[in-house]
Amino acid sequence: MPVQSPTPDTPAPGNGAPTGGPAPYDALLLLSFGGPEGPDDVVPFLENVTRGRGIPRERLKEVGRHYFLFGGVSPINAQNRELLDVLRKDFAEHGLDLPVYWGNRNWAPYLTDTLREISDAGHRRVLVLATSAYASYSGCRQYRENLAAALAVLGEEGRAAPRVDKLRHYFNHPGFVGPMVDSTLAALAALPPEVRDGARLAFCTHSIPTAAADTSGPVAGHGDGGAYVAQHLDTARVVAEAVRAADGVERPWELVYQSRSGAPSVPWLEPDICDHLEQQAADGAPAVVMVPIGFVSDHMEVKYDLDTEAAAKAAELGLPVARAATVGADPRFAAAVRELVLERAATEQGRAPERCALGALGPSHDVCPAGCCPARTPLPAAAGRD
Ligand SMILES: CC1=C(CCC(=O)O)c2cc3nc(cc4[nH]c(cc5[nH]c(cc1n2)c(C)c5CCC(=O)O)c(CCC(=O)O)c4C)C(CCC(=O)O)=C3C
Ligand SMILES: [Fe+2]
Repeated sequence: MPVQSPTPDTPAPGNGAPTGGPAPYDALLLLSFGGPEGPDDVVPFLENVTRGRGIPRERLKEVGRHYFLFGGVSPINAQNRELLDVLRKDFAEHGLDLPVYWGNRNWAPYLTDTLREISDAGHRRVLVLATSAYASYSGCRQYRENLAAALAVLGEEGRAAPRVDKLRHYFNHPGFVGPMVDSTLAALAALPPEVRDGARLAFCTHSIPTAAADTSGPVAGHGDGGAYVAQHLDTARVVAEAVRAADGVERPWELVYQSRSGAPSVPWLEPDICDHLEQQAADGAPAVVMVPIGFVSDHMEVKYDLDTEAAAKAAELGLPVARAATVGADPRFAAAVRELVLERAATEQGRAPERCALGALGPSHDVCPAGCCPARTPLPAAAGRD
């Protein structure tokens, strides 16, 4: 059943959007994780990702195996190319004159190369869309650190380094939540009819060290798990309520984690999805729908950790499962990005645009405050107060 808007009193993307041009911005940069495009890329990619991060050798071998199972190709690059296409199409259809570039943190096209291109094209104010919707060191500050490092390289080369700003976190934007509601309903519809109403919802996201979660975002008022957990719980609640409103069935739901790495002695967010599935089977749950709200596209963490590993666990348990699609290149997400661009441009112009958000937390900050999502070892970061 299609859902136009997750809650009836909230305008769908497209209504009430700020109008006007994108000034002062002259380019949008899609900034993503990057992934290998063939078997020879896998090891150098993993070296890029894990440089200085203390990930055990065994874990790296294991993750390399995940990529090799898929021919050494991560799905993430094709998904970003699709997103670029829908963004450019949406902007063109709505008369938004803003070139869209793409750069990655860990694989080609590399962020530094893209920023060179942006600089050489004469662009001086760039807005950044990261393919990560929530606050955390890994999902926000690390992107900002990589931006600062790339801009520093441009400076050393004598190029003009553009000023970069980052779009606010969009985890609670209707254009992010709406597609997840529809995909959850589609996943429910894919379950055998006799277990559909009894199915439980497992909202999945990347586990991170509890110490990183506790200090994520502007910490004030969030308690254990910081902004990272609070934001995910907010999105999960909105999706669960919209699904109930759409099909009239109240289903138990929980926020669970996946893709843990790092040393076993370091506490990370739990429960893990596989342990959760075991628990659900033991509780007599008739079925589980996995809803990966933590991710923007069906990349490797979704294709391997959920569709391969967690699905195998469920099969072993005899527990029917289905997995909801991520937003990917949904046109509603592209429209949301356009709205966020115009909203931020309006703010920079000194106006006070409407700032669309669902849930209880309200729209996120535009500029990360000092100390937001601190690193273990402080490094320069762009697009924030520090
Ligand atoms: C919060 C978060 C997101 C979501 C936000 C966002 O999207 O940014 C995310 C996304 C992703 N993570 C990805 C891949 C990897 N992440 C790793 C390692 C780590 N991730 C972490 C966190 C996150 N990761 C953390 C705390 C580590 C430990 C090391 C460290 O402290 O830095 C490793 C090393 C091996 C391992 O340990 O698993 C790999 C290969 C890919 C690409 C998938 C593809 O190829 O399709 C994507 C989208
Ligand atoms: Fe990761």
